[in-house]
Amino acid sequence: MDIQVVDHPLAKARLSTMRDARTDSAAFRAALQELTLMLLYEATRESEVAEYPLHTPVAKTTGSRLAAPPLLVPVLRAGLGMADQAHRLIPESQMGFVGLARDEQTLQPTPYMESLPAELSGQAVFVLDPMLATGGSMAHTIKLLAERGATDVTAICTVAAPEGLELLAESGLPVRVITASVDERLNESGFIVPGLGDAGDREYGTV
Ligand SMILES: O=P(O)(O)OC[C@H]1O[C@H](OP(=O)(O)OP(=O)(O)O)[C@H](O)[C@@H]1O
Ligand SMILES: O=c1cc[nH]c(=O)[nH]1
Ligand SMILES: [Mg+2]
Repeated sequence: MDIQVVDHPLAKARLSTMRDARTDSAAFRAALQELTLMLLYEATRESEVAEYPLHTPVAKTTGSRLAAPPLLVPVLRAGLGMADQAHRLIPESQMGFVGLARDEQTLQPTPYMESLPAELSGQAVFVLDPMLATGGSMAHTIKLLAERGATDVTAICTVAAPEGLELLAESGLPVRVITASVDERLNESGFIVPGLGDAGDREYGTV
């Protein structure tokens, strides 16, 4: 499985803001948006482009745009904090949604929402979720996509745990991972260490 760690100094600075327990919700969401921009920038680096003729005020030249914009799929709640920024960068993309809440005892994802196109053959998909912990939520989401024919899925996460990366690698699911950090481990409660806490709670408050 292809794993790319975006460790640009500016990405590290935004991730540090998110990790800091003193960062309030508004500053956390702002740092997540800026980090999302950097992760998307790397995720699209090798994307195919289509060229088209255009006129500048001075001369004729060739323009370029993404040949096949990916479907964007934020995983609710925490992935919602990445959705608008990703959509600003790739405005021609469609967006689907998956809602999952991890059971605090079993650590299994409980699905509560799913809004995805029925047919995804030949369609690249970017899944947006700040946290890849056990990997259960991401694996569940990619299975939904693969059932619809997707074979080109990119998981875009701010922080990944080795345990979650291993689960995805062993699942055989069609996925590559773009993350700003591979952290040390999961603790006994399934939280990433050092991590940043519960991303959804830090963005939107505790429910
Ligand atoms: O890799 P996993 O062990 O499955 O954990 C990761 C999931 O946990 C968090 O969501 P959570 O269930 O806390 O829901 P929330 O976004 O509504 O807070 C996070 O946003 C991921 O979706
Ligand atoms: O550390 C973690 C693990 C799962 N979900 C989070 O939001 N944070
Ligand atoms: Mg949460």
